[in-house]
Amino acid sequence: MAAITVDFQLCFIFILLGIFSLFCLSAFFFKKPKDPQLQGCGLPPSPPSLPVIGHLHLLLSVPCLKSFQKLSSKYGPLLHLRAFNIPIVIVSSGSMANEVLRTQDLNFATRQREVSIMEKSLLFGSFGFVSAPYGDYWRFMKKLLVTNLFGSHSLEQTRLIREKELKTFRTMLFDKAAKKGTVDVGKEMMKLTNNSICRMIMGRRCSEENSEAEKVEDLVIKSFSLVKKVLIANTVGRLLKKFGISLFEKEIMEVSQRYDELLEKIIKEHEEDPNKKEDRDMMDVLLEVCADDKAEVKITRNQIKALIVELFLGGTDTSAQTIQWIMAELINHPEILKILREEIESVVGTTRFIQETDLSNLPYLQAVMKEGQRLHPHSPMLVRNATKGCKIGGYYIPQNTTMLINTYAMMIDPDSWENPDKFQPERFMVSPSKGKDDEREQLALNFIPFGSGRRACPGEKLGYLFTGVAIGTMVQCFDWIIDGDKVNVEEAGEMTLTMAHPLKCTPVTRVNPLASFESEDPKWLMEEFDMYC
Ligand code: HEM
Repeated sequence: MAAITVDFQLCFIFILLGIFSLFCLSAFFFKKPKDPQLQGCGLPPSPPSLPVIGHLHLLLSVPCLKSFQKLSSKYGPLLHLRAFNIPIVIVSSGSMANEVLRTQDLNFATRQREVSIMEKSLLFGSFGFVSAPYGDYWRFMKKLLVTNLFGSHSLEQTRLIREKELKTFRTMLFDKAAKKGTVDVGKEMMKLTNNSICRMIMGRRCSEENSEAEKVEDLVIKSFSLVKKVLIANTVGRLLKKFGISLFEKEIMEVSQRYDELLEKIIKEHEEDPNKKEDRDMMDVLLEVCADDKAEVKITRNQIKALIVELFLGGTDTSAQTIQWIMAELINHPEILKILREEIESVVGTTRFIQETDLSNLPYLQAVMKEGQRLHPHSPMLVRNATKGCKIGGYYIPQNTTMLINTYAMMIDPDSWENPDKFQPERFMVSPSKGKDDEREQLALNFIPFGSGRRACPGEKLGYLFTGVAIGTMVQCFDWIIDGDKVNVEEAGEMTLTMAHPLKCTPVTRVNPLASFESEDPKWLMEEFDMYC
């Protein structure tokens, strides 16, 4: 009986392979470009492929970043792969990425080749802003986001929210230090960024009683673990669906459902008790547009929910992981930690805590943040789609090619960076006005941890604020003790780069600007200070 089952399975697989072969035959003869300027250009170099599946095995390989980097060093900065009959190009040099993201930005301003396969999902589905094609909806939402959340004016208006959350974080660290407790840096950073973003966009913290913070954190982590699966599902899923195979749909819809329940509750609370005009938050603005029949672009409740999910994803794990990597490097490089601490002490002193407004006066801290992101970019692979067939680096890129821009490879490319594997913040101490032209150009070309072009990260400034004050606080106020001599900086993850061994360390208080006031303990002074901190 068992043997018969196996035979049926084999038959089924052979039939499937046969049908796929037909697709692949057509793939062999890619449609020739009609544009005379593109005729005569060949496709970028390609490694040997397997029958039927093409290079799918390479795309599924773990860790794919390293294997792409190896292939690119052999075949060049543009690498042509195919998954069944779907063309994919891996870009791994600054100059090629510049052509895609800047020179031909408009042609590559959409991420997905077609509407997401998980149409109804709030996560990576068709309601999203991140997955939206470049067009009226995306432009309208981007304007809304810049005006109400990411612009300098909005960031100034929400500064107190972030300062309060930073204070909670600092208090937790002093408390841990007093009790000689260990801090799970990534986890605490998720709490800090999560609560700050929740309050910035919805005017509320994630409540601790209902363990909402944990729910959101858990969802964010689960969502990032699905990124590669979604990319594969969106690239080849439609083809497989024709044969009744749905890739990862159940997993993704389950997470979407959990987000939906959480957000529906929050939206209802906003609808029942909207904020006054002067206290409006991002959620109030979105609900107002949703209810406005005359709005320039009509947005739906699901689009609001999907955007909030994307802001949780875009803003929490990105900053939390970045901070964790930078702290790990600083602990492993005490000489750099010392220089940074001296800079903070000379600018901020020891009688007050570092705050956001100090960051522009701390060039070495900025260089440390950049160097951390160069070595450990949170999103090492940017995704774009060729809306039209075009020419890049002298090669033909067919319409609807999925472009994967390997920023990880670019930012450790030995042709562009001296000692690329070393943590050396000094390389970023080139003043934009004084540095040599070619040095500045090289940095701009090869350093893109926030992406580039129209679809670059709109939260870059906010990300720098989160990262800067968190690192600044940990360096200004504490020494850090780890188990062993060095932090293990082994990498894990693929579409997002995480620490294989999350950073756990024990703070030892070295400076507490509040301590001198606390010893005098005049109540009025403490209240004053509390307001200020
Ligand atoms: C250190 C922190 C951060 C890093 C490293 C980071 C990185 C990135 C990267 C690499 C992209 C893709 C860009 C591209 O395709 O060219 C991106 C897009 C995006 N990020 Fe960030 N980000 C950070 C912080 C934030 C924050 C704080 C938010 C919001 C709360 C945010 C929201 C977004 C959104 C909405 C997009 C999609 C933009 C679009 O499709 O037009 N990010 N981010």
